[in-house]
Amino acid sequence: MPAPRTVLLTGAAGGLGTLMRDLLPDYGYELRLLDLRPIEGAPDAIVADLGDKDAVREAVRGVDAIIHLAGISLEAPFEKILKANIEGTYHLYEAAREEGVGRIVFASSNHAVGYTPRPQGDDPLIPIDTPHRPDTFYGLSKSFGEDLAQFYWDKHGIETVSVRIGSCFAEPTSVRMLSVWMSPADGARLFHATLTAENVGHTVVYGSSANTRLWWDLTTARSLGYDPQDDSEPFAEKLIAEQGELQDGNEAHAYLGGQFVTDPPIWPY
Ligand SMILES: NC(=O)c1ccc[n+]([C@@H]2O[C@H](COP(=O)([O-])OP(=O)(O)OC[C@H]3O[C@@H](n4cnc5c(N)ncnc54)[C@H](O)[C@@H]3O)[C@@H](O)[C@H]2O)c1
Ligand SMILES: O=C(O)[C@H]1O[C@@H](O)[C@H](O)[C@@H](O)[C@@H]1O
Repeated sequence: MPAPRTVLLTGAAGGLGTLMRDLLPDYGYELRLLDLRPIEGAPDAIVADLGDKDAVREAVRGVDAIIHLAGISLEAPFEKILKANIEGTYHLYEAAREEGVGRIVFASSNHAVGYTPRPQGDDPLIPIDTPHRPDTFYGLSKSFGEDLAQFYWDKHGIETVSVRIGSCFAEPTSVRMLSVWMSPADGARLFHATLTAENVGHTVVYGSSANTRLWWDLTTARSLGYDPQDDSEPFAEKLIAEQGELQDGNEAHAYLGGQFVTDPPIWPY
């Protein structure tokens, strides 16, 4: 596959989309933007709902690859998740099949495996082939998305890298995030690797920086050429002083998914 140049970025108005709109052009990509919401300063951005099959098909026409970030990114009633994340992702893959787009990067989430107990002490890192253990309907939709990606590879030869993103924000803001944080610069490095690696078929990777307190195995991500440069450790002392260490016996501290297991943040609309 020749290196992609034109990339459709869905969910471009969101937090991660905004970070990647800034960082990915430096890797030489020309981004076509799509979101439900208009984007200030980007009059050419496509304003469309993933539920609109025709609009999605038109949006993918002519691009070399897709980074699929759009959807509900928190917990919500099943019916809403079904429309935005499950049907929406299906529409995107169908559009890619119809328009001959050969590579998709799917923003999966740690919440697809959120009920996995966090490693402690000398426990091994969580492997990439750990079973799906979604912690929410949201996480369930990410498990579905990974299976959809596998199906479109096996059935239709569309390649996907599913990235189980930890927490990609400017800085980690919780003790849990010290283990799962991905700096925006490492996020861009990882997306670049997922777009340019050869013969990925359907590959699942974790998405985080090279954190000292890492919970999962980045070997597969590294095998695609990802070379993370950041570590959350410089933030550790302050966050632990403010919030304390993760506690045994506290359910919200027991699993990879953290608070999503006990008291998930709810999608606002
Ligand atoms: N930010 C993270 O740390 C993180 C971690 C794990 C996974 N993810 C995944 O990465 C993606 C981006 O995350 P984010 O933090 O930027 O979320 P976000 O909520 O800030 O952005 C999501 C964007 O998708 C758009 N959207 C929602 N429903 C849509 C629809 N039906 N049609 C078109 N657009 C729609 C929203 O308008 C929003 O701009 C999400 O899929 C999320 O699940 C993010
Ligand atoms: O686990 C996390 O920290 C993150 O997981 C992602 O899936 C969610 O979209 C994001 O809102 C969370 O902050």
